[in-house]
Amino acid sequence: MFNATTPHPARILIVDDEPAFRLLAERFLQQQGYQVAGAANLDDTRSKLQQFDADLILLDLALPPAFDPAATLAAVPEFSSRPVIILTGHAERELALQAIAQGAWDFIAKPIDPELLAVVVKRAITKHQLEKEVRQLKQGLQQQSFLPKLAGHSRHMETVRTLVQRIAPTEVRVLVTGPSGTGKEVISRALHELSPRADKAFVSVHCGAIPADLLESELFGYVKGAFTGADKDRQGLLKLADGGTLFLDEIGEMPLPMQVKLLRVLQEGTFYPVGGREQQKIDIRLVSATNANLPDLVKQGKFREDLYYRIKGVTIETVALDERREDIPLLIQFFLEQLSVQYGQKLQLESAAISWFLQKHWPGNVRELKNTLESVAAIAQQGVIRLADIQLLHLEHQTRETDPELEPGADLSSLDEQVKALEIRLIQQAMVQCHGNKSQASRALGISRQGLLKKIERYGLTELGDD
Ligand SMILES: Nc1ncnc2c1ncn2[C@@H]1O[C@H](COP(=O)(O)OP(=O)(O)OP(=O)(O)O)[C@@H](O)[C@H]1O
Repeated sequence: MFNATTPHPARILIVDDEPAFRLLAERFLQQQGYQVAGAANLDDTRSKLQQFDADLILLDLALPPAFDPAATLAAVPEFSSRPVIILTGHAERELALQAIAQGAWDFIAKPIDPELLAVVVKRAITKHQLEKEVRQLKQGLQQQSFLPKLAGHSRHMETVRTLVQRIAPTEVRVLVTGPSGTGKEVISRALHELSPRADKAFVSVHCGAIPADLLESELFGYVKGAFTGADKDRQGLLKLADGGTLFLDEIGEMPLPMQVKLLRVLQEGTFYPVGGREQQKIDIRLVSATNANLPDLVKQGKFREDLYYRIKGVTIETVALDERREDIPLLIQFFLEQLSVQYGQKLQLESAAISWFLQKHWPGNVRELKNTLESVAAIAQQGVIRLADIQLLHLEHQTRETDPELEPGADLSSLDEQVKALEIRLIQQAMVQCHGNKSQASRALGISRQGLLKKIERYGLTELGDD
């Protein structure tokens, strides 16, 4: 039987010890357009399935040598990656129902009504094929939906995307290196999202942000009484990542004693919670990132060489944005689209503002570009970001005559702080003018009410306003 979802006739395996029944059923199903094979017992079924990848199995419960329906029943889950239809004698109705509980698709009582058989088989095969198609489409969609989150069309970004696509489905450990703000975490998430572990956790640990003496209990968890304050057992981040991906960000900052313990986990796949005696087993895929030069740290004795080789697996290197400036227009477009969704209004850059973005150097890389765009978008009016908006942010805080930050190559590292201070002041002014009415203030500022609430929260201005 051909249909839209299969390039070949669907395959059916008939498992029954009676050659005459097999022959009759085989002929009938062949007439219906199926490709059919037969097997006389369970062992025969297993070996047939090696060459004949059936889309459906018709399975009699009483099979030699034991003719024990319970034994056949126990084998149902083994075959149920495709629909299994139980062929049952009258006395085996209970067992057939149990088979369905075990994953069989349906049952048909013998003697078999050919018309009923044709209907049941067709329904089962169609559903199976649709499920298969949905799975494939989902996988394809995941690839399509995650990779665009890595914006950029430079050769460098193309290489990164290709590597991510190739490595993601494997279990290989990955080390992502490169300057701060170049997308190491985005790449690591893409590796997880495109892997078979995507429906499990992605646990991100910033090794430098957790104090050394807490890192062990954070990672491994602890048992009640392990130390003062440990009043109950607590799972660590490793356990949370079980079955999924553990992302160790800034791994170069991991203290040496912790490095030894991590090495053991990677070698043995087991660990002990702090204060615990019971060994825990875990299955994690490790992705690490660093902006440090790990081989240098190894030479300085600050990073263990054996651990370095364990985590290295495949290395993906990111480069500074200034070395792939052709990505800037696409990144601007990408972030503008995100901001337009956030503000519920289409945002645009006037051409002078675009030139400013294109000419500026970005020592803080993609993160700095994104933050700068977010800041100027916040003060733009009528959905257009103008050079004047960018200058406004500057002039407010510039005491110098000329504005060096508007020149290419100038250092803009303090722009964020300046933008923040200006935003706070503008919000405060608007709130005073609008007598604390947030809806009016958001209109006066030209942003959505939701956008204003987020800013008020982010800047800790919650004492402002009353509605
Ligand atoms: N290619 C990219 N496409 C879209 N967004 C990106 C890209 N690269 C970076 N970003 C964005 O820039 C910001 C910084 O990225 P990310 O946190 O991944 O950088 P990082 O290299 O891990 O930085 P750090 O070393 O400081 O942790 C994030 O908001 C991220 O979404």
